[in-house]
Amino acid sequence: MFRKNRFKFRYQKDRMDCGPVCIQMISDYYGKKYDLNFLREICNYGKQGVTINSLKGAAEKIGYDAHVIKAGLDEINDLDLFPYILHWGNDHYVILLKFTKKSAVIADPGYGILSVSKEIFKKNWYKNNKGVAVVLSPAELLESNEPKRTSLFGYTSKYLKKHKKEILKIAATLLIINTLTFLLPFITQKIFDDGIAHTDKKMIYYLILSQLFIYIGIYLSEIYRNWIAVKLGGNISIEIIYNFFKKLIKLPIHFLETKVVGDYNQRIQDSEKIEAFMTSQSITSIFSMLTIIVYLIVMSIYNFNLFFLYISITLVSVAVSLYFLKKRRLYDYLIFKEKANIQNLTFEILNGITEVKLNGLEDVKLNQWKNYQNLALKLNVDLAKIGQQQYISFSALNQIKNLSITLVSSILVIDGLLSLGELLTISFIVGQLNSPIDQLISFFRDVQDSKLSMERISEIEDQKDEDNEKDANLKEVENENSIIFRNVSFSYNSTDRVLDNINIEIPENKITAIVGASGSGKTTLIKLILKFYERYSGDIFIKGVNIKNVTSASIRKSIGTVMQDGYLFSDTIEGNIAGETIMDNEEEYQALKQMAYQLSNAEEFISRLPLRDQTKVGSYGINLSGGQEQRLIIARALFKNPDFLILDEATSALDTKNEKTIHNNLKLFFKNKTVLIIAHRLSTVRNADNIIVMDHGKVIEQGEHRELLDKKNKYYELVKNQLELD
Ligand SMILES: Nc1ncnc2c1ncn2[C@@H]1O[C@H](COP(=O)(O)OP(=O)(O)OP(=O)(O)O)[C@@H](O)[C@H]1O
Repeated sequence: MFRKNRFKFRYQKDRMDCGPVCIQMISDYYGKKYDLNFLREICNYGKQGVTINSLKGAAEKIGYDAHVIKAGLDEINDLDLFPYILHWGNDHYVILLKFTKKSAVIADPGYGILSVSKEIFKKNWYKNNKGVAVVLSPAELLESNEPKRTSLFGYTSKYLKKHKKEILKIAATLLIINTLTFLLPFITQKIFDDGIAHTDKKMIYYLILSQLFIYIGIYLSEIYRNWIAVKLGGNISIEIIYNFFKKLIKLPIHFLETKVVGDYNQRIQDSEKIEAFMTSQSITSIFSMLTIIVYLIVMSIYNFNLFFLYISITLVSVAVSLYFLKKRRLYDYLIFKEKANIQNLTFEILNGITEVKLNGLEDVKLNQWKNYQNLALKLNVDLAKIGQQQYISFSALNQIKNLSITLVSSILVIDGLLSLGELLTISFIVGQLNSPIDQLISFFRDVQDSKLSMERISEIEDQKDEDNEKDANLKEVENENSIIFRNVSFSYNSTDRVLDNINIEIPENKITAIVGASGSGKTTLIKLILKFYERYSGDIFIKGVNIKNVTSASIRKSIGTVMQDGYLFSDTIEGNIAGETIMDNEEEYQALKQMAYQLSNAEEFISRLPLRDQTKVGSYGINLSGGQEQRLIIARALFKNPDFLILDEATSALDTKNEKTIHNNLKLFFKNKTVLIIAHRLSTVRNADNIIVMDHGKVIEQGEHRELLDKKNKYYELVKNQLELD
């Protein structure tokens, strides 16, 4: 039997992590700790997240008996198989922990543990009066495999260590500031008890003067500390973002494909949070804690009863704050969800504005948007009400604290148990304690936030690079120019085979065309050659070398590739084609560039631009037509003058005339190159030396155009239906 642990909450790290994180939390509960990346992988995690069946399948792979049930609220309560994973809203998973009389307690990986009313629960869970839940019961669970991650402290010290000098300077100034501040109340006490009481004006002058110097000292130290902190923060921030980006850019494509832009933006914000935590919050909080301790000791020495009174009321106000914090959580949660809806809709409307206008959907979309805004407004008003209650109770308690301390200390003065100076010192201390206490409360909240940010960033930092140091470079083992597939099978999601036992040779210095229906696996085949994915069975050889043993960088260097979704950067045409290529011989560079422009038939439109190839293109440049963009992307591949050329629908946006010219041009270029073309147009395919026909991930025919037509098989069918048969 599996021992049930106390339920431990975990936050999701990325937008689509909710499914794997739910399994992770439930596994924690049964005493097994699984690595999130491992869970993502077995859940067939992609940009779209995880389907309910993938979630069930993943749980079964770990060793759960998993069942998907469709039930109502009372039914699952009666079944009593808590915790359940629930399909929540349209695209989210949460864990249902229990029902209380009026509410349901859920763990939402995007938010935290919260208690929601049964009405809200139904609204989010039900679709047609029932909801979908996954029940997991442990049968024979795999061993834990979660690697030990760096702690927030370890991570912080890794960066801070490099800046010991600055940290010491900040700590020293804080120590000076604290000591000086600490002296102030004693001087005040002296002014009253010694100066005024003994009518010693000289003493008062000295004491006031020393107070003035202390204030000057405090301000100067603060200016110095801020200056160092800003510099240190800037440096650390750059280091974190640079390390993150350097790592990110070297990660395998299959890892990057599982994330969306938002996930990366989130991590850039994370680095700012960590930087703030390292450079200001953590150090200041240590000193806040010191200040609180020292002042409390002083207060207890002056008068223990006053100290006790202060501590008691402070504890009550902290408890009140926590109560309101809990009350606000639910509203924060609902507003957070509503805001996400508004953001998504706004983005969708702006992105699809042309479609909205073309289909007359302006009012529909506007109303949808207004409804979301109204819902958010209503929730915000409720939240503001709670905020007001919180503010009133907190201020009231604060006043009660001040008044009671003043009352008790005045009585103590009257009774002769406290001097007037001591009374003033205590009032000063009470005033001084407010901000360190606030700081400490927010520090504990920030630790939680920074921990999550740190985990998200170190998740990327802990990934393995795409290329291994032991991998060789392709050039070093060059001997021939063919590409061979031997028994290659591949699947994106470990269930459906996208490539099924492929055995082909793409002969050297010839043109090979791949044809097949949409989705038959043509692009995937190319992606395997380019080392996008490594989890395939079988072997692929380029230049006689198994690509598993060579770096992906060297493979991509010897292959000029034009993919379906080629991209132009915001740069000049030349910058897009040649990048920062450095060549010893300027003439050779110019010749290569001209060759690329001419063969791709881009010369024709570049020469008409006033700035020629210095014209800026891309999202911030001039608008190019789809065909012009495609020609530049082809030019970029040709500029590399590679041994291999791979063109995936590279001329699909071109008119037939342009396509024909490019093909004629390329024939020259193709002579000593191994070329692989994916195309739908017969005009592109028919002249190939070798045609490979794919269907549902299999190679079903191979040969020359005439030969395959005579066979009257799949190629013939394709030609008849898709390519224009002439
Ligand atoms: N990144 C991915 N993750 C999961 N599945 C994918 C991914 N890319 C492609 N697929 C799936 O793999 C199958 C083959 O896709 P592929 O792009 O290789 O086909 P194709 O023959 O090139 O199609 P087309 O002619 O339409 O470009 C399709 O069913 C597709 O849905």
